[in-house]
This record gives sequence, structure tokens and C-alpha cells, in this order.
Amino acid sequence: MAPRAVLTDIEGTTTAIAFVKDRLFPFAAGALDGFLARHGTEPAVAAILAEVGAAAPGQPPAATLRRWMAEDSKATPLKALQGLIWRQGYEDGRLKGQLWPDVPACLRAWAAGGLRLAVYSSGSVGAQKLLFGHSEAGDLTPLFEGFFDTAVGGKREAASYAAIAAALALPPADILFLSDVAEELDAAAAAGLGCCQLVRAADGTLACGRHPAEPDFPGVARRFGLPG
Ligand SMILES: CSCCC(=O)C(=O)COP(=O)(O)O
Ligand SMILES: [Mg+2]
Repeated sequence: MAPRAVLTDIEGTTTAIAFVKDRLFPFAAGALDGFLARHGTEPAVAAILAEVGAAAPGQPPAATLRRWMAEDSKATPLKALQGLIWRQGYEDGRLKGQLWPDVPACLRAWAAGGLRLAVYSSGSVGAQKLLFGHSEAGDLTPLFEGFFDTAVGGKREAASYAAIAAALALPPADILFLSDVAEELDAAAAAGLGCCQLVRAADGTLACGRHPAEPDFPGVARRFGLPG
């Protein structure tokens, strides 16, 4: 039976890995010190810095944030702070959310055909909304009914996908999860979701062999009988 909802990853799935690693991450790293100097005492930022401090006691938060950035850590406070830093860039036009050319048309067709759409990324919910809201294809946020980040749990944990299915009030088997990362697909499959790996040649992704694999969203649509 065709899925009733699609849950999609961002980096490596809707969006080039290079955009995240070569544009978004350096933007946040370059703006970090100035952002903390200007906004570090604001309640939202101070709360993030307190979380960073609690995760690495005795270390200056800025140093911990820089170490996490260098490690491509998915630590929730880092992701929250990156989202706050990117906001300025999206709002003044220095950043535009990049999507693979096949993605916007499929998302629109899927939503128009009655599929429910949601995002699950390590990037914060705020960062997800910025990327889709300021995308090169316009504001795509109205297409999505849900945005999930690591507040729901890690992407390699089956419980996270069970929690998302519960939040969407759908049986897990009615949800198709799209990701480039095999371990995320393994976790989603363990929770009972349908899965498809995005194997985008430009990203250098290799098919893991454990899940259906497609090179792009039209391939996903054909394989799973999605509208459009
Ligand atoms: C919301 S765009 C930034 C993505 C990001 O920060 C990241 O770590 C990528 O994670 P994903 O789960 O989308 O692969
Ligand atoms: Mg990914």
C-alpha cells in the first residue's frame, strides 16, 4: 500500500551535502564570535550557552562549540545556535536554502495529492524552517505539517521514529522515511517505517544494500506509487 506520509531528512536527501558543509557550517563558524558578543546575554542564547557549559564543564562555551563544529557533532545546543546564527543570513539574503532541482516539484505534487509531509533533521526546527522558508524555490514551509529535530531523539534511534509516528498520529508503516544515511534508515525500519535511501551521485552516497535506493525524488515517487 502507498504511504500516507513522507518524512524526509535534509542533508544528503533534499539538499546537497556540500551546501551544508561548505556554505552553512562555515557561515555559522565565521559568525560565531560576533554573534555571541552581540547576543550572548539574550535569554534564548544564554540558555543554549548554559547547556553547552553543562555538557563540557570547565571549558569556555565558545571553545566547546568550535570543537563540536570541527567534529560535525549533532549536539542539540550547537544545532540550536547554528539555527539562530543562520537566521540573520537568510533574512538579509546572504543565504538561500538549496534544494536539489527535483525536490520542490515532487514535494508540491505529493502535498497536492494528499500526502502528509514532515521533516526530520539534526538541524534545529528553526533551521529547517529557514532553509525551506527561504529556499531557491520559494517558501515551501506550508507544504509540511511537521518539523522534527533531535529534541525528539537521535536519528539513529528507533524510538525517535516511533515518537514521530505518534506525533503524526499514524501507524509507522504508513510513513515513508527518506534519508541518505544507512544507520538512520535502519533505525526507522526497526520502528516499522517504510524506508528509501537517497543515493545522490553528486553527494558521493553509496547504496547500503539494506533498503530500497533511488537517485532522486521522482525515483522515490515511481517506486512507492506517490502522486505527481
Ligand atoms: C536544517 S539545515 C542544517 C542541517 C544540519 O545542521 C545538519 O547537521 C544536517 O543534518 P541532517 O540530519 O539533515 O543530515
Ligand atoms: Mg542526511
